[in-house]
Formats: sequence, structure tokens, C-alpha cells
Amino acid sequence: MNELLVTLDDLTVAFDDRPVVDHVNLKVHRGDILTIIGPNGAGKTTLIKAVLGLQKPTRGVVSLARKLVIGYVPQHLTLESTLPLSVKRFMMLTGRSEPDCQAALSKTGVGHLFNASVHHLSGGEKQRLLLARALVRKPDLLVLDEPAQGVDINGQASLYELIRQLRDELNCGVIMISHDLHLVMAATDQVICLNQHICCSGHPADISHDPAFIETFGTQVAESLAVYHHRHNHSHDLHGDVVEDTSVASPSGHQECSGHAHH
Ligand SMILES: Nc1ncnc2c1ncn2[C@@H]1O[C@H](COP(=O)(O)OP(=O)(O)OP(=O)(O)O)[C@@H](O)[C@H]1O
Repeated sequence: MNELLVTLDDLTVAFDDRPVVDHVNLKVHRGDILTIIGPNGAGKTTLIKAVLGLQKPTRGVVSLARKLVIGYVPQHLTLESTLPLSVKRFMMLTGRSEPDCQAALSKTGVGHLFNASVHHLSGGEKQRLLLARALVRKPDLLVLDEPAQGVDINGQASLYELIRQLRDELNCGVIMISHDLHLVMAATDQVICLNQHICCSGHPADISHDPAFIETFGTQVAESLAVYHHRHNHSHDLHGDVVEDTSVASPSGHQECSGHAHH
């Protein structure tokens, strides 16, 4: 088992006695890609803020591996539009060397924009710049809050592919929030469906069959994902008749909570 990077132990965050993250238990290891999905207001951002140390738990514990370096990619790049700022300057604000900054930008496919103004970048280029800024710290853990927001559908697929490649290259763990269910399903190892508490979790191909998932996202979404991720779970004999295939793995690590009322 790879090194354990993050443990959430019974994490609860409440605002005015209203729990928005409720009794969440979670472990992230080096090499994991874990995606948090859930409806608006489900507590996704609050959960990652707790991991980043920006939100104090009301109850429970967030434990991080010793000397854990976290690279954070926010949803948007918000900058004062009147402030002239080049990509180079933006990257150098991290305090890293110019060659390191340039290498990180090349890794995320925007090395050619070193001298461009950040204000002139497209949505996809901005996201790649934010990713480069997170990478230059050589993180053990990448935390991304809807990294593909404002990026077109082709750009989204390549951004998720890039995140996978970076995970392989850096051997880091990845926690990300996403709303792009189809793309997430293709690019992640484990999905957590959060609606204050963890409704269900597991391999993306299996989650879409989960009653808790269907309850949260509706039958239409679940069916479209189930078709998209259909896995052949049986074999055929010489006559073409269907035979049970016991060698097909059952949903790996698939868990569903019980004892909670699903919203
Ligand atoms: N500092 C705060 N004080 C009070 N309420 C807060 C605070 N931060 C978040 N909330 C509330 O907590 C709930 C969860 O918010 P959060 O941003 O974590 O949801 P989310 O799942 O990320 O939503 P979205 O998908 O819409 O971004 C919301 O109802 C929000 O209004």
C-alpha cells in the first residue's frame, strides 16, 4: 500500500449548528486520484478547505503526512485587471527559480506563453497556468477545485488526462472536485459522492448503479453514466449462450453508507 497522505476521521464542519460536512471518513494515498462529486451546496469546497487547513473542523480530525507539500488549484484565476502581469512574473511570485517555473509551464503545455500577459490567456490556458503554479512546488498532494471550469469539452478531456499524467510523473495523490461527471468517470480511480455525508463511494464504473447515487443525481444522469461505463459482466459459451463469469471482479472497494437518511 502506498504512503498515506491524508486521513479524515469523522470530519464534521457545521455553520450555525448546520452540518455541511457530516461525519466524513476518508483516506488518500500517494498515487490515488479521488474525485468528489455532489450537488451544489453539498459541502465539497468546505471539505477540501478542511484538508488545506483553511477551515477548522467542528468535530473530527484531519491528519496529514509529515512535511506534506500541497499544490492547490483554485476554480478561477482572479486578478486585478488593471495590474499588468506576465505569466513569468506570476510564476516567479512562487519564489521558485526561472528554470523551475519554465519547466512547470512546459509540463502543463503552456511553456510558450512565458512572456504573455496573464490577462490575455484563454480559459483553458489560465487553468493550465494555475496547474503549473501548483506543480512548481513539487507537491505530494494536488488539490483541485473544479479544475476544468470554463474550459471547452475537448480542453476538459485533455486537462483531466494531463492530471493523470502528472500523478504518474510526480507520484502524488490527487483530490479534485468536479461537476463534469462523464469526464470524471473516465479519469479517476475513486469517486466520492458527497451530500453532506458520503452517500456512496467506489470505482466510477460501479457508482452509477448505486441507489444513493441515483437518488442524488437522478435516474437520467445515472443511466447515461451506466451506459457509458457498461462493463461486460458475463461470458458466452460455444453456443453463444450467456454464462456467469465468476472471474469478473465485483465492484472493487465499493462502499455504500448505511444509517444515514439520503437527501
Ligand atoms: N463560511 C461559511 N459560513 C457559513 N456558511 C457557509 C460558509 N462556507 C460555506 N457555507 C455553506 O455551506 C454549504 C456548503 O458549501 P460548499 O461551498 O462547501 O458547497 P459545494 O458542494 O462546494 O457547492 P458548489 O457545488 O455549489 O460549489 C453551503 O450551503 C454554503 O452556503
